[in-house]
Amino acid sequence: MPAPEQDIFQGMRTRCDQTPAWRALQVHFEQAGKHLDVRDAFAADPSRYQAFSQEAPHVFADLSRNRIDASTEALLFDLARQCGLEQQRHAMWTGQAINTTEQRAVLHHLLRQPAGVAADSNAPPLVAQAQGDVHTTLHAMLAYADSVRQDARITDIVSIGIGGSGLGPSMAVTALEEHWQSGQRVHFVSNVDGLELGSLLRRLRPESTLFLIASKTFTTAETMVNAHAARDWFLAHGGSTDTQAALPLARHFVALTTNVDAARGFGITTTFGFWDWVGGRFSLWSAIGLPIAVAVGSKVFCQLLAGAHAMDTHFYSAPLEHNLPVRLGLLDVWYRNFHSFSSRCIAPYSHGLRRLSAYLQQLEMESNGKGVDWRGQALPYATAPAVWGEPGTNGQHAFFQMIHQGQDIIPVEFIVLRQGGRDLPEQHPRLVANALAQAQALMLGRPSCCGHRHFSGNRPSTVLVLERLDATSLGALLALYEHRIFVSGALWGINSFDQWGVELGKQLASNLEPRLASGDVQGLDAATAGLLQRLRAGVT
Ligand SMILES: O=P(O)(O)OC[C@H]1O[C@H](O)[C@H](O)[C@@H](O)[C@@H]1O
Repeated sequence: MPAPEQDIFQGMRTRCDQTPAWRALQVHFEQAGKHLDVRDAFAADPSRYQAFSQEAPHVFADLSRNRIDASTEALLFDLARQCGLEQQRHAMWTGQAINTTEQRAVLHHLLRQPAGVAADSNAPPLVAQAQGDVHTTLHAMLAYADSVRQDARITDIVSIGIGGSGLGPSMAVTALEEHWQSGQRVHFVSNVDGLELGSLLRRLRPESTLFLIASKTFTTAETMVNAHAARDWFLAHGGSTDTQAALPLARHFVALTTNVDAARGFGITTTFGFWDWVGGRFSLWSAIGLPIAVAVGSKVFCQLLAGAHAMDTHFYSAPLEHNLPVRLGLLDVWYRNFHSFSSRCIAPYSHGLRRLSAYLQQLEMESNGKGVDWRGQALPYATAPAVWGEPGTNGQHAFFQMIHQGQDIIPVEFIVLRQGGRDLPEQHPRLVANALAQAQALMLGRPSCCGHRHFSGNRPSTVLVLERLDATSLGALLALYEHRIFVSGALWGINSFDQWGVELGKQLASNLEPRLASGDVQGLDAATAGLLQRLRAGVT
């Protein structure tokens, strides 16, 4: 941790609970905010829909069904300014080491910045260097992706990676299915459960398979176990570590990593690198996105980057009052810290976005699920909500019962496409009607009925509209979420870019694995010892 005198946020960052706006919001909540009924607000203000709509590049948002009014938002903008949101955003943009616990800059927006943009005059030299490196690597990676797509010998691409090295690429490849044209199959393997890789390998042939080992650190246990299992399988089925052999490992294994030496030690000679200023959960735009580029081709991958860049520009330049990531991030703070809503449901009315919730869970909960501020001081308020969801309409037939009539208020985020996909387009209006109906039912309710048929209404939701599910819109949507999370994290005064909370479990797992073989329970707590003895039967 940096010593206080090295605090790079000195004078630029104030924790939300130490601002006058926070106290004003507490008063506003008690006097008005907690009583706000969205139905009454619509009745009182015919222009509410327009006032709480926001256009952003490739994404339109309707915020009007949320429990906010103009005075709530005005106080939230005050809060953002008093917390130093604009200064913190500038610090990120110009490459200051805002990830203070790891002493790293946070520059994933550079991954989608077009070539030729001059670095900010205040930026450290790292930024200009990074801009050049990004484009060199991007060109190499895209050329390689297109060559794989044209290689008729390769039928299957297996990307092995977990967390940020798996969730983003698999979500994006799923979303962009309409762009798969090469006829090749792209598979993702994350889990150390041998069922995932084992069942896949049974269907593959080594001579027609390309393995992409995706790991920022190239040390993550699950990925390394799976990578070694894939390597063993390859070598046992005619592959060789000899680069001159008929089936060389070096041609069938590629690494996507910042740790080139470790990849070389594994026997990999083709590596696409990235940098420590790209956090794992923000890395799908980097070499970690190679499986996306292989699946959809370089042109479509560049559209994904362009969509994200458009949202970056909006986030960085639009006034706070008209800035969609800012308005959403502030709403998140309002709901979490004043209304005490503890979760948010993501409901994409799009089969293509069926992996979005899983991706957003890491993005938001790993970024903002923190209990201390940037100086390591315990926080007296809640941070990230639980983020969860399923595509509509499936969720309606599962958990929407609770969202309509349960005791907890769960804000819902509907994501709706104006144009459907190419398959069975006549079904699209039914999908859209369902999304609109759910948002309408949540707000209006059916208060006149009693008992089991009573719906209280005034249940909040946001509707995000994309023109269609293409790479540009997807890129913009994902960048919107990245920046919105930055906004709430900036106000909460946390480091949204580290993840110390995942370390303890990793350490304990490596201590327990040999004990499963030896049966040694010495020093273990009684519950772990008991379970270890019970579970050993399955592994010995
Ligand atoms: O890319 P890797 O180094 O293999 O890391 C994969 C993942 O594992 C870690 O435990 C972190 O919690 C994630 O943020 C990261 O994305």
